[in-house]
Amino acid sequence: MTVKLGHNRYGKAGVRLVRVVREGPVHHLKDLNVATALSGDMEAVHLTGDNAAVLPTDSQKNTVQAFARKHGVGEIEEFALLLARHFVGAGRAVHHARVEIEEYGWRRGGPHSFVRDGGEVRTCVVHHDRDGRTTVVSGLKDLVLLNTTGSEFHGFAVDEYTTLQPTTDRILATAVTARWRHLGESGDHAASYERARSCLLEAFAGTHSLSLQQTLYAMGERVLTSCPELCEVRLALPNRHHFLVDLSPFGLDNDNEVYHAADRPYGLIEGGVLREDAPDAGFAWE
Ligand SMILES: O=c1[nH]c(=O)c2[nH]c(=O)[nH]c2[nH]1
Repeated sequence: MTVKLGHNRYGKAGVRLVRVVREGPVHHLKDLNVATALSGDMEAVHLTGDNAAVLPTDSQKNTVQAFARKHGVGEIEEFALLLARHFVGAGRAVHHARVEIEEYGWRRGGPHSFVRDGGEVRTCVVHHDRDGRTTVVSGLKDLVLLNTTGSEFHGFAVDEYTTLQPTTDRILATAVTARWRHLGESGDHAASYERARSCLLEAFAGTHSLSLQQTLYAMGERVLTSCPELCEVRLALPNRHHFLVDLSPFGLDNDNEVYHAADRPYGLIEGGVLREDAPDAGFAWE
């Protein structure tokens, strides 16, 4: 029996690219997930291990990042066309390029602050026992926020394993999980939710951050000082790291424009803020 090579393609998937365009204090954001796939004369690599026709998937990823810097990212269809034409034009072995792009929508939350569209979930946990004790905890999760500036991180402890460089300007992004404990059990829960959510957004956008921990505290503090019906806030803030891509090998500078949005590992900053006079939580958080 003889066999032969069937359909094949190869490329880089999950190229998470964030491009920031700065017009003075007003920033614009494009957030993409790009997948490239090339096919063509690829018998040799599969059958003999001859890689001469193979443009590495790493180079494909670099091209996506460099093109974002060089040409900007307008409509995703146009960016995809630009890339696909480049890959097919670049190597004679490549007959076909498939470029798939997902664009994540962000709504403006301030001049340099953005709120990810969709996906946010409102939550609550109520306890009630036969002794008539009741607790109400409301909250939200998957509220994705991002600041394109106004975030620094430096002055941290350094040991023999520390390689992180201090920064005075970085992207700060997180997916907020927040829960807040009510003092009572009744009230206008719709209005309370909207107020607490707005406080989280305003504090995130309005805090010049020296750490995500500081931003966390500011968010909890804002909720408690603006919502007298609440007595305790607990927050979990993953630090969605955005790494500036080094484009110097391609003769391109990168002055805080093109980032790799890493999904793991991520910092996880957790903390609570409570009123000095908060009553005992009992089973509220169980
Ligand atoms: O805001 C931050 N807090 C940290 O504790 C931390 N650790 C780290 O590596 N980066 C950051 N950023």
